[in-house]
Amino acid sequence: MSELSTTDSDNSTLYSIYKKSKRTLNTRLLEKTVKKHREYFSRYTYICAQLIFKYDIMVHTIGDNNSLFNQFIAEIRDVNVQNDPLRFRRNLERVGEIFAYEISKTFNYSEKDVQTPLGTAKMNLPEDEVVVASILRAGLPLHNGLLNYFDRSENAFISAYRKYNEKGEFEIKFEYISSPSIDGKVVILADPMLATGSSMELAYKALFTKGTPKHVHIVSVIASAEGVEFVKEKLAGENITLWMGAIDPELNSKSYIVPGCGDAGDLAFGAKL
Ligand SMILES: O=P(O)(O)OC[C@H]1O[C@H](OP(=O)(O)OP(=O)(O)O)[C@H](O)[C@@H]1O
Ligand SMILES: O=c1cc[nH]c(=O)[nH]1
Repeated sequence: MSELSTTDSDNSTLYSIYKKSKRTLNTRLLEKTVKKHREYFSRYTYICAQLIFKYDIMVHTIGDNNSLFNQFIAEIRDVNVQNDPLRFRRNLERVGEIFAYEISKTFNYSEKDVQTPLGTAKMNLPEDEVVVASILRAGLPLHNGLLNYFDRSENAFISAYRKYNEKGEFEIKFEYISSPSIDGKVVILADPMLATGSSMELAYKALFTKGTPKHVHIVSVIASAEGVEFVKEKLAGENITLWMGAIDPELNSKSYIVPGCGDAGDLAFGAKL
């Protein structure tokens, strides 16, 4: 029992590290610091810290707040609108622009002087270097939307797709990654659909062969509750934030999101063999 007891000073030290790490969205710092000072923490406190790493991935669901964003998601879902692939792609792009705007609020800013024809304006401008990364092929219109706003960002592309066998079972095939170094940069990893979460996990791991980012924002337009839990479990302790448009309750027997929107890749670019 004495092993499980914890003192106020243990707790306040852990709490201040936790608060600092949360402020900077730096769960890696939290993990490293607590591991380094492990002997100063009681076993009980250490277990609590591990639980924080596991479950404290922040999830933002943009569609939970009423805005025009929901109109775009509704059109993406709507069978009566989906027969217009140009509108489907454009809606993914528009949604990407809104995600970009929301994510930009988490960046570091510093004051710069901007010369106008009549004087000098002091402006707070973003400092972070950004890499927009997306999973082919359905990720492309979403990627474009993000890039419309993060117009100076570098870009990465990951090829991952479901390969089905005769029984209708599938595995995720990874074929290709094209990426700059992501060291110290803010990575925005986008895919419109987060169904089982397997493609996202694979893409995330592939990206990590290209360096250690400052932070990763995972963006999906429609996710399943199961996919979100899968990613939180598999990427527990990683320095990431999830940005979802909507989180749907179910996956069907083919691992499609229900109600979802159907096959996003096919709706944007046509059926594939
Ligand atoms: O969460 P998961 O279960 O891994 O499923 C999601 C993946 O499925 C879709 O791609 P798909 O394999 O259909 O390829 P496509 O974009 O080329 O059509 C989607 O764009 C995701 O990449
Ligand atoms: O619902 C789903 C699941 C995977 N891929 C899609 O395009 N839609």
